[in-house]
Amino acid sequence: MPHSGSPSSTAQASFAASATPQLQQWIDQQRLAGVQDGALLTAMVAAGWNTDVARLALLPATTHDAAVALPEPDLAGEPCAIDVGDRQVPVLMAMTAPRVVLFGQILTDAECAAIIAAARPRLSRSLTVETTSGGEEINADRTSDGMFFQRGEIPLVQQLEERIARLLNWPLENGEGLQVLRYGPGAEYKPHHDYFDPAEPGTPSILRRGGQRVGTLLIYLNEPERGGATVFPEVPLQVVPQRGHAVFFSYDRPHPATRTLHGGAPVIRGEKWIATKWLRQGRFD
Ligand SMILES: O=C(O)CCC(=O)C(=O)O
Ligand SMILES: [Fe+2]
Repeated sequence: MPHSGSPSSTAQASFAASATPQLQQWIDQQRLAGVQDGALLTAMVAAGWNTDVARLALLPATTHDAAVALPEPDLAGEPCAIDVGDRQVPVLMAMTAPRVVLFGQILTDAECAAIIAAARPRLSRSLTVETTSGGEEINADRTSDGMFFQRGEIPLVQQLEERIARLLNWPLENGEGLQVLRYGPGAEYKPHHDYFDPAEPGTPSILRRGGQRVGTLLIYLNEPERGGATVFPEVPLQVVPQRGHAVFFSYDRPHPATRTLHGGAPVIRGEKWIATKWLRQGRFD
């Protein structure tokens, strides 16, 4: 069994960073010898490979050939906060598989209120990108109201986008327009992935503009009284909304093995407002 370094400690969510060509070769040999994937997975985990890395190594080669660059905060040296130019954003929690990082105030209370005020008059029932055609549709799984700002549409949005670009080391031009959502009591966003499903016929046309989504930053603009957490049911992890805080997650391939399934739990009392920045592989023009 090929083995390099200590995979379980060094494994990032990124397969490219952790699996080796030797591992891939070994898998190919075992398969040729008739060993089933279930047995391969068990053997890799027993040999010390991180389970997620092992699962990803078993995917078809075309899904993980190229090393995918990802948005990622610079946490080298274990900083308590990250300098984003005009403020310091506290780092509150980080995990590697899935890659999830929780940040403290990226926006002040006043900035959150200003974004809500600018978005409120433009809200309408949320649409999701309809992957069968590439158009947009009303989705029963998503009962919030929403709107999009154009990139840089107002100075505060521009400022936020510059902070996000510095925080996540990702070009501002690769970000979609900021989306603002309001959930009233009972409203939710059922668990889903943010990448576009390669199996859907509408996906190629969506990908022509900027490529795949590779990361998401959800910013909480207020606190509901009860409910409304962002949940990652496979981890499992529950992120409680706190005004100005933000949760980041990335996915190096459009595949459930990234374990980035997530949703907005129903709001029980009060309202929940969030701003979402989706990050694409390339320029989103
Ligand atoms: O409301 C939430 O916490 C989740 C929102 C979400 O998943 C999204 O906007 O893609
Ligand atoms: Fe999402």
